[in-house]
Amino acid sequence: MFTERIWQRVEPIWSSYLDHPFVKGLADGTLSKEKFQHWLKQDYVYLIEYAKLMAIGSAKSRDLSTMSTFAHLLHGTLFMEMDLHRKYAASFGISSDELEATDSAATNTAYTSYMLNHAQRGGAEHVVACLLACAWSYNYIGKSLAQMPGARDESNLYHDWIATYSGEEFTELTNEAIRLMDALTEGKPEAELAELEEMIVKTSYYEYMFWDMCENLETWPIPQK
Ligand SMILES: Cc1ncc(CN)c(N)n1
Repeated sequence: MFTERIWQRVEPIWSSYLDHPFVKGLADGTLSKEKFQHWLKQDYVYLIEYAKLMAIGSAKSRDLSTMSTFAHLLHGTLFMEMDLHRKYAASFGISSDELEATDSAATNTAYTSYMLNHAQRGGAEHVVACLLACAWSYNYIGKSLAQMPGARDESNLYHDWIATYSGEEFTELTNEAIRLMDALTEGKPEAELAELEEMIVKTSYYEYMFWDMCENLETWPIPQK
């Protein structure tokens, strides 16, 4: 299975996320609200671009079952995952209009542009390769954090974040993406598999950069007046 090979390749990268100060701060609840709000706003506009991948995937699908999987993933992003963001934002007094109006930071823009570019260059398997690290690595982080003492504690402000990304609904969406990746790569020649693997590795590096961007409150290098 292609995703078994991918797991061997990305696990060392994804396990480094667990040592990242931002992720550690989510786990024990010590992450500052300012940093979390930066993630919340940047991630909201990230997810709007990410959701477009699934619309592209639907259009590139060769059968109704594949099309339906992309549509289900799209629905899950817009109405389940982004609801988490809207709820946290409301608790901080931030409206969904304000979230949507966020100016995408440099790393965020580079990451979503990379995904949208590569997704449009190939077939539906390119689209899944671009979105796989996003879904799967968050599920991996959520499940890893959920096992840590204090992470599931109601007093941890980030309890709902951990519960969402480790939860059944998000796990099922992730598994759908994994199954789709395996189905679409069955029988593909090595050269094509290597190209897809490269996209999954690059998006995994972008994931690390996204955590860094939030930890360092980065936007663009020249401060705006
Ligand atoms: C940057 C990023 N990567 C992944 C996910 C999980 N869909 C997310 N919300 N944001």
